[in-house]
Amino acid sequence: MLKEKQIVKGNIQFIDEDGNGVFYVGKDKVLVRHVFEKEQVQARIQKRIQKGYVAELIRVDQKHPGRIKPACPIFEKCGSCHLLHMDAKAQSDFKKNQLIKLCKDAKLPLQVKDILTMEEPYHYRNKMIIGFQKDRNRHIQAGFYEEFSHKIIPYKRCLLHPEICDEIVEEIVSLMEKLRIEPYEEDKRCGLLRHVLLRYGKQSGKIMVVLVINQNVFPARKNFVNALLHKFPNITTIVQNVNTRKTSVVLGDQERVLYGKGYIEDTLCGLKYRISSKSFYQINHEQTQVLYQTGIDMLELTGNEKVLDAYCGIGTIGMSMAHKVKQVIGVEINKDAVNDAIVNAKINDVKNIRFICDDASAYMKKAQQRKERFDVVIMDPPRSGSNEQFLSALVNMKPKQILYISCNPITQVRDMQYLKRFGYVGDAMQGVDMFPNTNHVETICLLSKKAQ
Ligand SMILES: C[S@@+](CC[C@H](N)C(=O)[O-])C[C@H]1O[C@@H](n2cnc3c(N)ncnc32)[C@H](O)[C@@H]1O
Repeated sequence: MLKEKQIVKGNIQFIDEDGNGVFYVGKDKVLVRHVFEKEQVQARIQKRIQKGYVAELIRVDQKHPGRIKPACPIFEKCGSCHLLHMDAKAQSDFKKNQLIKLCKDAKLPLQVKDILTMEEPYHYRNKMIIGFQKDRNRHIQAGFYEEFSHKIIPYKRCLLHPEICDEIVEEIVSLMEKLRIEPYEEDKRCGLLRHVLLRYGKQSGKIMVVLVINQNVFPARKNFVNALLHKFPNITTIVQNVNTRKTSVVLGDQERVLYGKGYIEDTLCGLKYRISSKSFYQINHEQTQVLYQTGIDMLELTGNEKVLDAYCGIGTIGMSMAHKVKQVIGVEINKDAVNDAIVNAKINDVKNIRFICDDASAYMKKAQQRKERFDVVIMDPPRSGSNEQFLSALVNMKPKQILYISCNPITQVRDMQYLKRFGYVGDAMQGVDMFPNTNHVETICLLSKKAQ
């Protein structure tokens, strides 16, 4: 058994699915961040979690050639970036190798292609969630949650955020001090401002600010909103969201628009989109265009296809390919996203697309019962992946092509193993780096039914 603060040494055996380097001290498993496979390291034990001992890296004795000095002062503490210690090549090799291992372990004979990377892999996030706390001197700080804890790590500028968004956060902190707006304290369940969510329209430059508060009434509302708008004319809407629950979920159900339309607009792949606070929108604008184009290029389309866009969000994938097919039906569980999608089709005058608000699995079951057929099914589920109800209806529907897009290759591979049992296989897996400097990667696979 290892003790807190004990210094341990080891050779990193592998990097796990959460980006932790793993080594063993006897039978004890030690997890350490910001390392490469095969590096010789020294680390200080911090705490025990279910998977093993979490340790802080204190020294690397044998460095990997791709190791660089992280360009962020809070990299060691903040949980957002995992790979700032790797140069660009090392990052893309790391992500590709993780995918190769995953496919091999799952016995999926897919050729893993080189990751499609970003030239300028910084300031790409278009959605940010910030928490607040008071420091020892009772000054308010904005920050991110530390990994494996509920502690906030203060920050000033983040390499992944658009600069203007961090300037807005800085101004929010100074307004909180000035107007005596207390940050929410999770353990005591008191204070007013829980989080601020910012959405940034990369192409439009428009910004949405969502103030998540812990009660129905926002006392200094008018002064707060006016001061923020005065300083940042790019803010086109401000929304008050009420979340009084004891939960780590950021947004509550109730919303009130304090300024503007309650949504922002942006342009993606040449089409205009309206995006509400609760709707999903891919966080990396530039790479989303790469992802969608890659998907469209993988499909063999004749113009006569009936396409299902399952887990469609605000309709962006289906809309991007609607002009190449006969008809698209989008299915999405979030009603705000579906409302956005319906408006988005109208704004862009896309007439051959329809959206249905339903659980994708329930929709598939009903579609199967009425013997509805689709030539192409695009599926882009959340990180948890799809489920057996969806997948079994899918194989019974016998689409010619399934385009599976995922932000979590682990669940994607699991689902593709299921589909393989029913003859649906692919040739290649394409990774698109939607999340540079983190250990996440988006993947895309085209599956079709093998003649049996
Ligand atoms: C990864 S996002 C993909 C959205 C969209 N395809 C895009 O590229 O922007 C997954 C979407 O699935 C939706 N979703 C989650 N669970 C669902 C379910 N059971 N049925 C239908 N949609 C679901 C989420 O609300 C979210 O919009």
